[in-house]
Amino acid sequence: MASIRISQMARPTIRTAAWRRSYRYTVPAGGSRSYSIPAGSSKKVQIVEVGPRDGLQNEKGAIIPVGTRIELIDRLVRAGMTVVEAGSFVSPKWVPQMAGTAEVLENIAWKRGVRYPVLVPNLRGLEDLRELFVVHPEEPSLTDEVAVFVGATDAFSRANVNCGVEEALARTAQVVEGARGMGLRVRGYVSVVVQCPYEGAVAPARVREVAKELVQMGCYEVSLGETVGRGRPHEIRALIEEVTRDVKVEMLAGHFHDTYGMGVANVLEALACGVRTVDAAVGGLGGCPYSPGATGNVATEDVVYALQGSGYDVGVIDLDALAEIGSWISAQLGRETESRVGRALQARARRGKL
Ligand SMILES: CC(C)(COP(=O)([O-])OP(=O)([O-])OC[C@H]1O[C@@H](n2cnc3c(N)ncnc32)[C@H](O)[C@@H]1OP(=O)([O-])[O-])[C@@H](O)C(=O)NCCC(=O)NCCSC(=O)C[C@@](C)(O)CC(=O)[O-]
Repeated sequence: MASIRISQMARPTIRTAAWRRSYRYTVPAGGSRSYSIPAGSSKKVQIVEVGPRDGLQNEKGAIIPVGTRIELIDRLVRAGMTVVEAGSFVSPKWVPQMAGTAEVLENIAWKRGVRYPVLVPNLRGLEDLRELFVVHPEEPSLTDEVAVFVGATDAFSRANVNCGVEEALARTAQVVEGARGMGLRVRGYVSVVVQCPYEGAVAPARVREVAKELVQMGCYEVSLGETVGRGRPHEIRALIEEVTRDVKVEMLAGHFHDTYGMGVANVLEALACGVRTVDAAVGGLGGCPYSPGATGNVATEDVVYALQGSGYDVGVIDLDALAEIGSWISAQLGRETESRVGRALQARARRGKL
């Protein structure tokens, strides 16, 4: 059995040929591990801000008023976020936190160049979105993108959308077709890609099959949702290696929850595997209503802090503004921000330190 001793002078380990082909770390002999971005690989990283949707949908403490959700989105855009998931067209009986998403889209300070995807689970949700375009024919800018989602296990899928994976895929295919027919781009999520709260460990091959189906339906990207937040970097690598047998790495995104504190490590591992889009939520908002115990998404502040100055390019993002937004929205929920970086920056700001 392989054993790992953690010391300051880590030795290089022998890897398989597959690992060597795809590796992104360099471990200098007798030195410490460092990251490098391989020559020719894109340095641009797209962060998809999911706080206003995935974050707030699971906040049980308070249902955030529509006006505050609009302010949250506008502030995130002013801080430099260029993709902000704005809400979802789901049943308000199932997810009351997302009621009023149409009003959110109608009232955000829409900015050219920013994308505001909305989650749509079924044709009923898509009809609601279509209706909004009919009411606002002059506003093609409401949104140009929807997100669809399918769990990798039957039990999670039933808890989330009231049907098993096969039926969820069939329903989703209808949504994708309808949305593309409306001229919208479609992003797919696969949930519970490492662990399922009901079925336990999830086989990467199962995730690959669902991801492949989403791509075949017409999704331009598939976000791998580590819904439970128990996954570790080596599991993320194994997952990506498996999924990329069928789906190009350029079409994948990483979506990590921070339940076990692995969020940033998993982001770095996904980037090291060649993924260039990651989801995050300001203040570490959220979780998943159908994943008991799962805490929030990896905090946007933590991801931005980890990547700024690293050689990766996350665009122009005002980290102090993000920290403020994370504290502000958390206060609306009656608690402190979950972002470690956010708390540290806010503490420094209070002490007047640069
Ligand atoms: C999918 C349904 C709607 C099916 O729910 P259902 O009960 O099977 O559907 P139904 O067709 O029988 O309809 C039941 C009632 O809901 C209404 N309804 C039906 N659809 C809609 C709609 N779109 N909008 C508004 N209302 C709707 C429908 O009109 C009816 O109303 P009633 O006749 O009882 O008054 C339901 O299960 C649902 O909304 N579930 C919520 C799913 C959800 O939002 N989950 C969280 C998102 S996934 C996630 O967060 C994970 C992810 C993506 O972030 C990544 C990760 O894994 O970390």
